[in-house]
Amino acid sequence: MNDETSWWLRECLRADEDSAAQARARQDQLTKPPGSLGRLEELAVRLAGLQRSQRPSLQRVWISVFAADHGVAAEGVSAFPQAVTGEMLRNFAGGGAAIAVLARSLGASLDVVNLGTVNDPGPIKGVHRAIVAASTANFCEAAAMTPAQLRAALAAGAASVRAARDAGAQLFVGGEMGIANTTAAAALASALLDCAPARLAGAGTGLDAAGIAHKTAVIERALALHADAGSDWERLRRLGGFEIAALTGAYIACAQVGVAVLVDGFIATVAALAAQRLNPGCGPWLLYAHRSHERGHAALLDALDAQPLLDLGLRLGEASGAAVAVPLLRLACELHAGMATFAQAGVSGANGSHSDPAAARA
Ligand SMILES: O=C(O)c1ccc[n+]([C@@H]2O[C@H](COP(=O)([O-])O)[C@@H](O)[C@H]2O)c1
Ligand SMILES: Cc1cc2nc[nH]c2cc1C
Repeated sequence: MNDETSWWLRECLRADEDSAAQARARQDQLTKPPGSLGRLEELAVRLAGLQRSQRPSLQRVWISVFAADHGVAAEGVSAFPQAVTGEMLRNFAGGGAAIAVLARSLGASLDVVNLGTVNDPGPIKGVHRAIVAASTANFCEAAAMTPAQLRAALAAGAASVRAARDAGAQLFVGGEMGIANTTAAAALASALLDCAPARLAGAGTGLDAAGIAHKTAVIERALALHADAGSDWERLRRLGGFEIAALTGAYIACAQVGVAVLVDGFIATVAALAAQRLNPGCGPWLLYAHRSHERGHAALLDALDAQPLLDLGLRLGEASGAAVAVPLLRLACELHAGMATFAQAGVSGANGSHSDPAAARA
């Protein structure tokens, strides 16, 4: 691999410590007992550092949903047929999918990317085609992706981030759609964390206990086949999927160009883990939106030392959990920017000190 093809190894930007320190100081001057807005304060301070601004803002939110099919679907690991991945593309573009409703409500840009679906709907207005192949290979029999396919999928994620940045996005939200991708995500996370698949394999779209046991056995077979994978890049190539790799590439690219990220559910979090393994500098750019109902997500978040914002029992994917958390982040920014300081409002501080509002305005 030369420098051009391994762009994902390039250095990530760092949060701006001055902006974060100034935001912290401002929080402590706002008319509330210091710390009383809890994690909303921390979020505003963190976003200040990431946006290099004392007054972070989330008016311009960009959502990319990456869709792709998985060869391992042939093992009967999902409650739904593979055709749904392609069918949902039309629903994303047509405005009827959950993420389409949420994006409209948030006033967010929605970028839908078809990376390869067996039931390919062809060109659809509002769906960007970045076809890698109709599907990954069944990783119980072979590597899911060729090296060129993995590079193409990573690059597709980075291309969405370039479009987001060019549109002035202040937050990147990544989502995925792919029947059987909880099997790929659980297999990849098991390999990356050296963790038993039984801890990470869950119901996905709705398997029963017998279905989950079968899915676990399928992952165990795949892990045995790919036990000789010698690097995390190789684990991603052999066990991942096009949409998982696109999210991985997108998260790294966000950290390289300086756009904060809100990570969605189980599959997106596995992509975030892969991104940090490929380029550890991207970690500080990733905020975690919610704890999915999918078994294994809690363990994964613990392994990443991530504290998600919400726990609503969601397990849809599509970036829906992250979209639901955006208003919370917006409120954190609005409180930070809009509240009066003790001096401005003439309210006494903690030690009884009283400020003159006229002097504060001067
Ligand atoms: O985001 C999550 O936590 C999540 C948990 C369970 C299922 N999903 C979605 O369901 C699909 C994968 O489920 P499955 O059962 O086909 O592996 C895929 O399109 C995901 O977006 C998503
Ligand atoms: C209908 C449907 C919608 C989805 N959105 C994300 N994953 C999904 C899986 C199914 C089955």
